[in-house]
Amino acid sequence: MVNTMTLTWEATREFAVMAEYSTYGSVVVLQVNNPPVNSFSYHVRQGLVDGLEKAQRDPAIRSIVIMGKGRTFPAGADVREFGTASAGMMPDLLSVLAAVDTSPKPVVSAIHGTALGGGFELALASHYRLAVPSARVGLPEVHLGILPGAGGTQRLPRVVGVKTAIQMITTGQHIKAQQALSLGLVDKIVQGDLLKEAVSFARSIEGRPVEDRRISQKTVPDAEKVGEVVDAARKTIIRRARGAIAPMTCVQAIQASVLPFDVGMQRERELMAFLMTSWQAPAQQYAFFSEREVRRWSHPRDKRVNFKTAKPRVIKSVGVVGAGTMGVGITISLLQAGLKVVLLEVNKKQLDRGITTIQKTLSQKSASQRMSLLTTTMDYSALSDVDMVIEAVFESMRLKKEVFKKLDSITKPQAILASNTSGLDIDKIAAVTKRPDKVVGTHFFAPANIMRLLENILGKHTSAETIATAMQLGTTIGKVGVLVGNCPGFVGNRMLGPYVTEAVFLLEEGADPQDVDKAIEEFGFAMGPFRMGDLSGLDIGWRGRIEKGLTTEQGPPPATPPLYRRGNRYCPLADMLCMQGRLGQKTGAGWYRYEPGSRAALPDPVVQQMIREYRQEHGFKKRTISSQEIVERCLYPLINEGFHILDEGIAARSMDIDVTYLFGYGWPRHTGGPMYYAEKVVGLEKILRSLESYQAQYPDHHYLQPSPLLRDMVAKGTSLAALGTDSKL
Ligand SMILES: CCCCCCCCCCCCC[C@H](O)CC(=O)SCCNC(=O)CCNC(=O)[C@H](O)C(C)(C)COP(=O)(O)OP(=O)(O)OC[C@H]1O[C@@H](n2cnc3c(N)ncnc32)[C@H](O)[C@@H]1OP(=O)(O)O
Ligand SMILES: NC(=O)c1ccc[n+]([C@@H]2O[C@H](COP(=O)([O-])OP(=O)(O)OC[C@H]3O[C@@H](n4cnc5c(N)ncnc54)[C@H](O)[C@@H]3O)[C@@H](O)[C@H]2O)c1
Repeated sequence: MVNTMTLTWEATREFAVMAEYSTYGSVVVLQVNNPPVNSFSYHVRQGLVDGLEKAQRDPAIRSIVIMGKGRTFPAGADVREFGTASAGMMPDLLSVLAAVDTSPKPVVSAIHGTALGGGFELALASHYRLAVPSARVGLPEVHLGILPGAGGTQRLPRVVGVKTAIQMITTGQHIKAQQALSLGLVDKIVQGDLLKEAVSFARSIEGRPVEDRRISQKTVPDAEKVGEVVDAARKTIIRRARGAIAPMTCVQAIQASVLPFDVGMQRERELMAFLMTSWQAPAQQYAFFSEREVRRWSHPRDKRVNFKTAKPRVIKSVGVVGAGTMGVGITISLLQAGLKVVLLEVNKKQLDRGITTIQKTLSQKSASQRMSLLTTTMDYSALSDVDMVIEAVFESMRLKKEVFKKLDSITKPQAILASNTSGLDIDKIAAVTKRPDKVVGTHFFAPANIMRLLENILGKHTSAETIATAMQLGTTIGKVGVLVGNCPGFVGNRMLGPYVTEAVFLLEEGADPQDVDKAIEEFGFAMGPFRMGDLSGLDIGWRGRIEKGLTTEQGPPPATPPLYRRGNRYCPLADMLCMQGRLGQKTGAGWYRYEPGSRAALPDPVVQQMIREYRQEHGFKKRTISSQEIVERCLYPLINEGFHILDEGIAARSMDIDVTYLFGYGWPRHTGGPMYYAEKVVGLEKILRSLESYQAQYPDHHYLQPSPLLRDMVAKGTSLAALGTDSKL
């Protein structure tokens, strides 16, 4: 029985409060107190070492418990400290953990919340580990471009074996307490009050020798298979990493766990130093903090549009209009978050198909409970009582206006009306309603129940309350919401325009679709532009070009030069595919061909022949184009468009653009996002000079004209951080 009256507080130094020392008879409890996630900043490390030393000195103390105060056990090193003077200040995390491991008095880690990274490494250095049922543990350092550098790569395989350690560390997965128990990573799951349970447990093991509890002194169970296991893992990991160096470096460190502990630790340290000093680690850490920073949104259009002051409306029920690809995905997201949904569709077959997909997708366990939140209808009056509507009908301004007029007359006056348009003018849509302040763009990405990005578009009249509601909805359904302004294509699709256009021009000059895709995939994208086009459906872009009058279903508009539209260079190859009914995967053929039932993109001689004939007809001479040129010509114009977007105040900060691309377009995380990559990896001056050089070669590719903002920044040597509030990073 724990006697709470025996608790004593001894703040021996100013910073000791970050690792509070209290005694319960013979047990010392060290509670890390560094909100919000109890990360190991310098004062925590010092507090722990002081506490451990004090506990060793006191003969009345026979065991030690380490735990976290507030919401969690330490969630790792303080990433904001990396690269600063305090990161290097002794004691470092390694010495804290060495003091734990070698403690002659047993040390028990009592875990609640998330024991991650250095936090879990601390637990592994302890002699015993307890966890509450809801706790999770893991080594997610790989997502920050580093490795578990406080012994994680050496201790974890000594418990679970090299194979499982590789799996856990290279994916960074968090595992639940029950699984951790079955893997031998925790000794006991405790119910009830963790502090009391931990103190009782610590008392129960007092006097037992700690030597055989030290993971550092154990050997790796599958040591003899290490070569085989690493070889088998290598291929998958390299393919999955797509250019990120951390995953394979983690494997190298884990491989060293079959060596004596000190030798393995030395290897871990060297490899950690390699990663810490690489360009990828800061890029991934920037991505981590940016994902969180975009929650603190504001927009230059109006100072009331600010997360600090704008209050969201409460949304309990949502109408979704259109049960196509997007409407169904959005519905699934909303249901999974426990919101009531009224799904409306005008086509009965489509509605039935949508219901089947929703049923199949919702997890077995909760399907019936989630499905009970769904009402489906073909009658607009069923939307009369919802708090918000998300429209996802075909991408046609005429149709969207018609739908919004109807919604305005049917829904309650305070309901928010959102459009999932990919790039149409939100102000024009809002103008047909009597509530333009309640009209907003909520641009989801396909598949909408999987993709994390929600690009929220602020129209000219959208109120701060409406935008706050859209941002809040994003959080409720687990999305990363980014606030942007209204312009054709918004941020994401607008930047994609020059990228895709330039990719097609590369075909004219000699590349095949697979050459372009390969170069872009080697850069780190999951898919190059042509495979992506086939997946999304080539008709989406084609319909858009038809709507803009750039082409027709029969070919170029009458009296139009074949390779120009409105004075700009134009390549009709994509239109030609669509005219042949090659709309991508869904028709079995697009830029590639697909075997029935397969998604594997196979180079298609028919397309190669079509491109050859096209080159001949228009006098293009085929040349070999390097991967470097492909990457520069596709990505630099995309980045350039990002500078225009910043210049026009469409995005408030460069990080909003980066997060859009990381979460919506598969931009490789280890490069930080397009704007970060431009500034910190390539350098703005080099981007500018390359654009100038390509522009001189292709004067009629108008988007190669460098943005005035980019020119100005290079001339003045200013940084992207100085443009917005990125300075916190
Ligand atoms: C020159 C080279 C020499 C090299 C020599 C080598 C020597 C080695 C010595 C160093 C050893 C260190 C080794 C260690 O292995 C490294 C690490 O531990 S890295 C950190 C690992 N941990 C993580 O990655 C966890 C990251 N956090 C999360 O996943 C989540 O935050 C959470 C803990 C699951 C909580 O999620 P939520 O509840 O959703 O909360 P938020 O995510 O919104 O976070 C709240 C708030 O906290 C901030 N934060 C979270 N984690 C950290 C962190 N580790 N450090 C700093 N700050 C953190 C987060 O940013 C939020 O704040 P906000 O951004 O909103 O202000
Ligand atoms: N598919 C994507 O990858 C993607 C990604 C982001 C945004 N978007 C946007 O989302 C919207 C929907 O795209 P989608 O791919 O889901 O289209 P889709 O063709 O799959 O579905 C559209 C649905 O709307 C229905 N519909 C048409 N008129 C209607 C009306 N008056 N009332 C109710 N329903 C009606 C159609 O029957 C169809 O089922 C478009 O604006 C599109 O630009 C699409």
